[in-house]
Amino acid sequence: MSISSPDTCISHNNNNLPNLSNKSNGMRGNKYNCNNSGTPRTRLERLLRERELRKFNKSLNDGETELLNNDSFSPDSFEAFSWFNDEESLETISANRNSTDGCERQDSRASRERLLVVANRLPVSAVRRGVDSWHLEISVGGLVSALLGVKEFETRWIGWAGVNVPDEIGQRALIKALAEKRCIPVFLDEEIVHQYYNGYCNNILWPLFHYLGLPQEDRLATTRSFQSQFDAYKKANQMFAEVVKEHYVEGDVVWCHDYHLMFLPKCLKERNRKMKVGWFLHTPFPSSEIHRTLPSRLELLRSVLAADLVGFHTYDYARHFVSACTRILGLEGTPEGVEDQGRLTRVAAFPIGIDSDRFIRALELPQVQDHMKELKERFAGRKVMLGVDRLDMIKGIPQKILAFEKFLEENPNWRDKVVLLQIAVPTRTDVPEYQKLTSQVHEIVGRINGRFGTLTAVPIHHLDRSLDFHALCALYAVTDVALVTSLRDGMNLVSYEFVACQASKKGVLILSEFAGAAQSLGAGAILVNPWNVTEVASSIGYALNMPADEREKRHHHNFVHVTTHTSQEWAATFVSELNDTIVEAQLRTRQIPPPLPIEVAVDRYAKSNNRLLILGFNATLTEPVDTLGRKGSQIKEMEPKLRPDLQEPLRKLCDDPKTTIVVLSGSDRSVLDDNFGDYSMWLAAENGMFLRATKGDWMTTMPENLNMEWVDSVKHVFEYFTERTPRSHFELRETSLIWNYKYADVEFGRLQARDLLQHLWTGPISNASLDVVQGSRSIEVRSVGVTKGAAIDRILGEIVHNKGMKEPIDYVLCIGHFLAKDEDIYTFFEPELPSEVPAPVRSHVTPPVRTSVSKLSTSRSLSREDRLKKHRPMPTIERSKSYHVNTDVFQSRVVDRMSLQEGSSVLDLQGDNYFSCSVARKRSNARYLLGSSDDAVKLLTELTNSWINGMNTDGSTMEGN
Ligand SMILES: O=P(O)(O)OC[C@H]1O[C@H](O[C@H]2O[C@H](CO)[C@@H](O)[C@H](O)[C@H]2O)[C@H](O)[C@@H](O)[C@@H]1O
Ligand SMILES: O=c1ccn([C@@H]2O[C@H](COP(=O)(O)OP(=O)(O)O)[C@@H](O)[C@H]2O)c(=O)[nH]1
Repeated sequence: MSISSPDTCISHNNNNLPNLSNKSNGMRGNKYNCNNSGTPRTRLERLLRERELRKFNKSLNDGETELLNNDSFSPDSFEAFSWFNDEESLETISANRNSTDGCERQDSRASRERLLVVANRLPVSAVRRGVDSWHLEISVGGLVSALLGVKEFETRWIGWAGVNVPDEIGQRALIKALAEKRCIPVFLDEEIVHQYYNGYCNNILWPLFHYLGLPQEDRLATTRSFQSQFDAYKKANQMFAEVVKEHYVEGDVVWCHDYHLMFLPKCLKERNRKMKVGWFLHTPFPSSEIHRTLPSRLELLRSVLAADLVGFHTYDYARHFVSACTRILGLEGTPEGVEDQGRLTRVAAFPIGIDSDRFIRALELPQVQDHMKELKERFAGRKVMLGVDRLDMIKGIPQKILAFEKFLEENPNWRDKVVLLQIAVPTRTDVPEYQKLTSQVHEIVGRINGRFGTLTAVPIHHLDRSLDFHALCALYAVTDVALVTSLRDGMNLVSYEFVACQASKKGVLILSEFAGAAQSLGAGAILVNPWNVTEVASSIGYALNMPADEREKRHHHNFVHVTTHTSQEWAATFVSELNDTIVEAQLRTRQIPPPLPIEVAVDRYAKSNNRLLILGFNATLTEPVDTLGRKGSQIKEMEPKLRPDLQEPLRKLCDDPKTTIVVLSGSDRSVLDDNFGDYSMWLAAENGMFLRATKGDWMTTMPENLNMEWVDSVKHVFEYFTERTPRSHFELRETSLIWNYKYADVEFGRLQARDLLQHLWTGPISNASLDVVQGSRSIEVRSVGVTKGAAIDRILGEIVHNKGMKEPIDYVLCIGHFLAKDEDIYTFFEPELPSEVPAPVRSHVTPPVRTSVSKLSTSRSLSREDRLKKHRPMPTIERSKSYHVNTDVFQSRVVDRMSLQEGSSVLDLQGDNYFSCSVARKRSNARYLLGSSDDAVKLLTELTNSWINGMNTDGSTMEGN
């Protein structure tokens, strides 16, 4: 048994690898990751090599970067930002270089790759101090902290400065102030911010992506309707795209961030297809069942898919995204990502990290040491528990406090020995849900402090404010137990920062299993379900009482992770994979046939005298099928039907005496009869095993000894899988069986198909002489050797004889959405090249040049003996209709098909008069591609028009063929 897969192997052209920096030259072909030739061939080889080069360059650059960081330090402009103190400056994340965006200075890092980071929020928020004067404050949030750690690239940051600037003077002054920090503002007015940021982003997407569901649509308030908010969202994304366009320099990597900018990849690619675009989501991506509740679910997914690379914090989120694309968009999910018409969007997990060195170094600073001393004195004799969160419902702050209350309730001996410090940074304060949360938390804290507090001490210190970097580091360092109880959290960097600051104390981390960080710090932390208040309360007890050696082991595990999986590594890996994705895409594109030059095909058609059109049926002459199967209950109605808009052109074309049309399909005879019975053409059913001129009877060419004993066993297997796979069905044809799961749940269908194949491969029929042909959503079993390419030989012989052809066929157009196995029909008409001549390289610019075919090679046709086989009765699998079958005629005519009566050749495809064309299958051996059956309609209509116009001018008559 042979199994053929629809996938085509991709060959790699090593000349197209990205240029590596000079430093890399000495490292080609090293022992770690290259093949013998020293040039990486596979994606993994390339990525491993890139990683090695990064490490190598980093070691060379480290000394230099230190110097540059100090050199670029500009404390004056950031005196108010504790995060940008003597060693922390935005300058350190971006190189200085003259460029189009007004960022001046040049240094030795100018050759670094330019990275445009596009995020809703800039790392600084602007506060207006006068008509043309601005004060910049560092923005709070994990996205900003992580990206501030990215130093490897020459970075520009494009985003919203968190403020409405309606006047030009203010805008100009802000642009200037931000340019010093390598930041470029996007100006959003109040109304847009309200609808886009407060509305669509934070009231709809944010809760939905964190499994909190969609809010009720308020019909009375237009500002709270999905549609108006989504419109504003799209508009805001367009505005970001405009700014990117303005600052983009060819070769830049554009990295879009987060749920605010899901529409951006599409906007960017529409403006410039060549732009390298990555998109990273900082929140969870929910199960497809959650995403499908979103009214704009399709548009958002499609827009994100326009990116070259899509990244998530965890494999789970990536899996959910791929699953949403397969289930909601009906696209193909592969281990690499999501495939749509041969174009791949790579999807992968890139867990973010922090700049751990920055925290470790900060602990040595005198001001941090002072802070730590103060805190230790303040809380002497008490264990310190810490929570640091934006005041957001996803952070589970009420749940955390209630668990702490339960702990105090159950452990009276701890009441005066432990304190919970909760830093709750105000965030998104214009959104009503956040306002409600603030009051709720205040109320709970007040109640608990009232219950367990004394005149001198309270158990909970709750701060509605942010801390500066040094205060935060000091707090992390003196903490005994950190408590992270997010109900859902993309990653949660607070947990990483805590670990980085605990080298000496080795405190315990209690971490929600619903934070992305649980996947990386799970082994060292105590994982909890934040909804289970009892579990969290007992974990607090366990953590406070944990023996030193266990704390040490747990801490060590986490510390190693946090210090190796840094934000620098995260960004470098993402950008490196993005670059590689582009290389991979170029290699793929080279495999895709160029679009059919319809004008040329029509022109050649008009100029030839004896034309042959071979047309596939399904997905070529039929309407595209709704692959999602939402109309699955009407499967019967979805049996293939000729497109209504093709009926007229096809009928006219059939009347052209110089044209022979053959519909060659896998479908059975009844389907072709129903659709084409009253056209004047040839029908070849079941991949050419049956043939009929519509004026005559069906003939068969099935070999006499065709073994069909396997049919019952395969039918039995197909029945079994059909019963167990809702909305799948199978078709019993006379020479093959097809199990089709295109209307079934995609993932389940694929799993079932895998099982089915496994069974066919290894089960009782594994030794039968069968071909198992995999379609994208089907499995077909046929006798060995049954293909369209094998059949065309006999079909052609019969037609030539039947029509008494005197002139050779001088034009062939063969179009279809054929399975890989049947693509041998395309090669059938190709001239045979001398073996020493390399295969022609596919080009997108010039149509392929072909030699004229003077004679069909016998090597591609059946042997004389085969063709002379005696006729035999039709095998019966199951006959729903009885046909008159004249096998004798079909078989014997094949003999003469090699030459015309006068002895000249059947085919004379002078010049490029052969057009093989795949419809909507980009991985194809055809010479050309038509995007969809719509294009097939266009082509056939133009051929018809060309004939009718030609006929009118030369006055020829219309005769049937
Ligand atoms: O910009 P804001 O609306 O004030 O919100 C702050 C940020 O919150 C979210 O952060 C997420 O990113 C972190 C880093 O990847 C991750 O650890 C955390 O779990 C996420 O919640 C949001 O995604 C950012 O865009 C905001 O800037
Ligand atoms: O007073 C504070 C409290 C927190 N953070 C920072 O805010 C970020 C929070 O990131 P996380 O990933 O934990 O959650 P997010 O707020 O992004 O959802 C961390 O880097 C904190 O250091 C801060 O800058 N000041």
